[in-house]
Amino acid sequence: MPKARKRKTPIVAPSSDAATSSRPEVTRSVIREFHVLLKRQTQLGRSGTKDAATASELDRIQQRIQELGGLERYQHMSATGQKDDRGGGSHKIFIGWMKELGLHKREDKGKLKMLEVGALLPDNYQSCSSWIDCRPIDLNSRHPAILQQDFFLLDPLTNQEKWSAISLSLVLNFVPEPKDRGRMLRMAHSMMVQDGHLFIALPLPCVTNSRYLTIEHFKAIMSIIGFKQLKEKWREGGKMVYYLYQKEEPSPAQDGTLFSKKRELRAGPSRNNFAVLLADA
Ligand SMILES: C[S@@+](CC[C@H](N)C(=O)[O-])C[C@H]1O[C@@H](n2cnc3c(N)ncnc32)[C@H](O)[C@@H]1O
Repeated sequence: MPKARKRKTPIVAPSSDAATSSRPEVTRSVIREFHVLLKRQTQLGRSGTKDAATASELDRIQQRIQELGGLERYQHMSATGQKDDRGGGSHKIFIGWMKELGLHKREDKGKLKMLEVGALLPDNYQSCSSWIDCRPIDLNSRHPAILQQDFFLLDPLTNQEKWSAISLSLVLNFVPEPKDRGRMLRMAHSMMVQDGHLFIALPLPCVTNSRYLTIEHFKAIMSIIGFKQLKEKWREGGKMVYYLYQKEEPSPAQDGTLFSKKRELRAGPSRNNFAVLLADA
């Protein structure tokens, strides 16, 4: 007899309030529950198991996603509920940093080609259209000007060294598997021009309260991939962390297993499990 799986306790109780409230704490709970559901859905899909128990768990997950309002509702909550220190307006930080670097004054080089991954709105960079040529994409486009496109399915050849800037704002934490997060960062690296800029926004606890990731460890991962950290913005007790990286040559890992397998870097009961892993070289 296969052992019965212990069901995870839902992060929020299934109530209509969860799907409709715009209170920040409810928004955060629902977004967290979406992450748990999508991660489990990916794990089950990848396992290739087709037995009745798996099928029924997948059905339950799908049903719960629908109860919460579907992926569209999740995106809407992200777009409307996450402001200022909760993400959402993070493009303003990226714009400010690019201006500090003088990227808005590169007359000789033409407009800066930017790929905005996970775009909820089509016009985040509209105010900079004189110097940024932005291509917004999303898994689930909410506007005709946003290309419905999975980043992982972008053609590696036609995108190789194509983009001067890539934005991954609250996207890495949306990707369910740690190895896929590492793969996303490596893909971004190969798609960027030499010296190109990568912007990353993450919920702060991903790096300050994870069992498997610290600020230093993330910096080391980025350096192995070939990204030099230029800027970092977060504050004690804040909700978000923002990073700006520049593409450079990858630095060789001293010990690849330090980055390809989960290792506990912080102990304690109230940690989260956010991790970024690199595939074995
Ligand atoms: C939390 S929202 C972030 C939205 C916005 N960038 C922000 O900072 O508020 C994450 C978005 O990333 C998108 N996304 C996740 N994985 C993706 C992928 N592989 N390709 C394209 N979009 C992706 C999701 O569809 C979702 O709309």
